[in-house]
Amino acid sequence: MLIIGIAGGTGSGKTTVVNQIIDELKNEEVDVISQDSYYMDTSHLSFEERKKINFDHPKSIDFELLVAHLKDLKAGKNVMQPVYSFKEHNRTGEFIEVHPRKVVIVEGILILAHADIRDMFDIKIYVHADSDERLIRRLKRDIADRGRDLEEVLWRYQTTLKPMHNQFIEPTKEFADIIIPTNRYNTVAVDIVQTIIKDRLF
Ligand SMILES: Nc1ncnc2c1ncn2[C@@H]1O[C@H](COP(=O)(O)OP(=O)(O)O)[C@@H](O)[C@H]1O
Ligand SMILES: Nc1ccn([C@@H]2O[C@H](COP(=O)(O)O)[C@@H](O)[C@H]2O)c(=O)n1
Repeated sequence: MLIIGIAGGTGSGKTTVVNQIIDELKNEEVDVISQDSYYMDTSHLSFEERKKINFDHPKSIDFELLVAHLKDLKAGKNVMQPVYSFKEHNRTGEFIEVHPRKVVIVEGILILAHADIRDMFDIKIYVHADSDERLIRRLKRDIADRGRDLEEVLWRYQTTLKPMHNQFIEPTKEFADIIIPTNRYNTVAVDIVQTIIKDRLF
């Protein structure tokens, strides 16, 4: 099994890069695991309390469960991945069964910030876009897809997202084997990663 970690700030284009990379792989060859599925269960809090959570701090992620799931997949076992709702700021109570595959891609803002997870990756990638570009993308996406408005996105950006990015996310660039610039669509970098995967696998 080849495990690839793809980190980078919110809106940098991690999900887009993952989709481009797996485009030429067959479904049965690849698992994509998003760190977003491992936000802590916050069912004990009211919706108003959940809205105030700092979702860009490493403490908001259930890394213990993510490590356990990666170890299980590596050992050939299926795992039950929680489903997360950005609209509810909580897990939905549903699960998706994930089966071990030849390639496992783990993507998320903080996945290179956790030493145990970092050590499990065969290839570490950091996706980089400038902060103004990321904010514009985040605004558009969160309003269109995640039930947010302009005020919410800007409030979160100023209070938690930007300081946490500078403290916990951007510094993990130094752990990356490959840095992909994504201010524009970067097909050359995606081709290179696809070639590395095919080289290692087939
Ligand atoms: N290179 C790019 N150029 C322009 N827009 C992009 C690019 N990469 C991603 N986007 C757009 O930006 C938004 C956020 O991208 P996404 O891949 O979801 O980022 P992330 O997973 O890092 O938060 C999406 O609407 C996506 O279509
Ligand atoms: N309830 C939540 C949980 C997380 N976020 C934000 O999601 C971002 C990470 O996801 P990406 O797909 O953009 O990498 C992170 O910056 C959190 O602020 C949220 O808004 N609400």
